[in-house]
Amino acid sequence: MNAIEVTDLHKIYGDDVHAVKGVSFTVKPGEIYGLIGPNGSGKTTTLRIIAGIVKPSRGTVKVYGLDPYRDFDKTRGLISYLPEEASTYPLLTGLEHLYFYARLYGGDVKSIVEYGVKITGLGDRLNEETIGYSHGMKRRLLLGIVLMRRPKIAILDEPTSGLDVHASVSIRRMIKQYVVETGASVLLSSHNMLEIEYLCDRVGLIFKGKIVAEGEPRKLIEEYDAANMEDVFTKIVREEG
Ligand SMILES: Nc1ncnc2c1ncn2[C@@H]1O[C@H](COP(=O)(O)OP(=O)(O)OP(=O)(O)O)[C@@H](O)[C@H]1O
Repeated sequence: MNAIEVTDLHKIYGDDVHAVKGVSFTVKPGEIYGLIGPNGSGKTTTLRIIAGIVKPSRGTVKVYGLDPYRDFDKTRGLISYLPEEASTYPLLTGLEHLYFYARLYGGDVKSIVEYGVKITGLGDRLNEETIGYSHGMKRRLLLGIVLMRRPKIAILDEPTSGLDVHASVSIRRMIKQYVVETGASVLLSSHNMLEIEYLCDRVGLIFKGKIVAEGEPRKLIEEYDAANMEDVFTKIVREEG
């Protein structure tokens, strides 16, 4: 069974903002799938619908066979979602964050936190209030919070947005490590084509609410006779106008 199956998905905000116009794709268990596309092309809307927090206007989404919006209570244990704008509580330490969320998740709090400590890789810095964290450290903590409950599907909206090279590399390592250790699926959006090439098994390029190209990064580079994914992106967006 596919981890995620999206078929002819549409989202219209209000009367006339047609943000998603017939998107279809699948994500297999253990796969890292990337959504790329220009600003405002519908990536976040698609991710939010799959996370079950936005109602689609038309079309279907199945997460291990369940509808994430209608069966939210059943799917919320399967999916963790990291919004691009997620933030930390400045006066709580990193470790306090891990405990706070682990208690919300329920289950074996100690082992959830232990995994959180391991996957964030923040070591002793976890004992400091997050007000003193760099943007990269905050992002590692937030990603750790999302992954420590070991979701079968992690949905990550621009996980390295605004991070420097070093911080981006550590976030990518965390994502790869998580998938290798758990066999979970990751669906992410990104504007960083290097990241897409490094991380994603497959990628869908979404443009004006539609997927206009899809495939393995290496194959897309070949198909479009391009130097890299940035070149593929530019060529497709130019073609599509
Ligand atoms: N809650 C909302 N109400 C009305 N319009 C919205 C809402 N959310 C998104 N939109 C509009 O839907 C379109 C798609 O937005 P979305 O955020 O999904 O794109 P995106 O590809 O994630 O963009 P970015 O790369 O800038 O994050 C845009 O025109 C946006 O202004």
